[in-house]
Amino acid sequence: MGREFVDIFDEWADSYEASVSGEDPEYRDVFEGYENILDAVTKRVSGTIVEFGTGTGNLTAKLIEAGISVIGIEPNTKMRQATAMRFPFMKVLDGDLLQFEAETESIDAFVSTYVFHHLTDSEKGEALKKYAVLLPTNGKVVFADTAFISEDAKQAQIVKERARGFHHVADDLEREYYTTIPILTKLFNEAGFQVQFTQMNDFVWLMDAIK
Ligand SMILES: C[S@@+](CC[C@H](N)C(=O)[O-])C[C@H]1O[C@@H](n2cnc3c(N)ncnc32)[C@H](O)[C@@H]1O
Repeated sequence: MGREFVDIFDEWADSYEASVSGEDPEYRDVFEGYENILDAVTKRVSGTIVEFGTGTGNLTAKLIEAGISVIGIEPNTKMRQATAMRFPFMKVLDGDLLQFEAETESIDAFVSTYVFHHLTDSEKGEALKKYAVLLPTNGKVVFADTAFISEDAKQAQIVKERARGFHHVADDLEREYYTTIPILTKLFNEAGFQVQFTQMNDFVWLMDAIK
């Protein structure tokens, strides 16, 4: 469940750093302000945190630098190895947004960047309810990911990407489970979180939720 896009990252692992640094024109707008997005997540959490979808470890690096204790959960073997090689002292475990064993008694926050869209909306709700059970009062979920203010806005973005020949991005938007701010608000609230959204670029929104 929620692992249907994991294999895509076997191919993307080797060129992922080029994508996030803007070398791939198709993904330049998606990763616009990438460092700023990672910093925004980092400054909103403290203590012991679980990071989902560590990828090559770029958010992980910021969190560790900030003195945060990080447990990584990453379902793709190549990505998991990339993070583990970069931070040999850190726990990087096989698991995903829904199925994971963090191997710790207390978790202060769950974080991720560019990951939550791998779950359907129904799975997103299920995951948030699971996090609420594992977090103390005032525990946090801080995610950054592509989302849209409405379904119309999402469809308009797909049309725009096709018009400029960016078919990989358009296919990605159609294939994976990019959702809307009203749906995310409902899912966070139903799981017992108060949530605030901040738009970070044309695609990415910061979701800052507290139990
Ligand atoms: C676009 S990359 C983001 C990597 C990193 N967080 C960043 O911001 O650069 C998405 C990552 O999520 C992982 N992933 C895919 N499906 C997942 C799932 N269901 N649960 C957790 N991680 C998942 C992928 O293997 C990949 O490493």
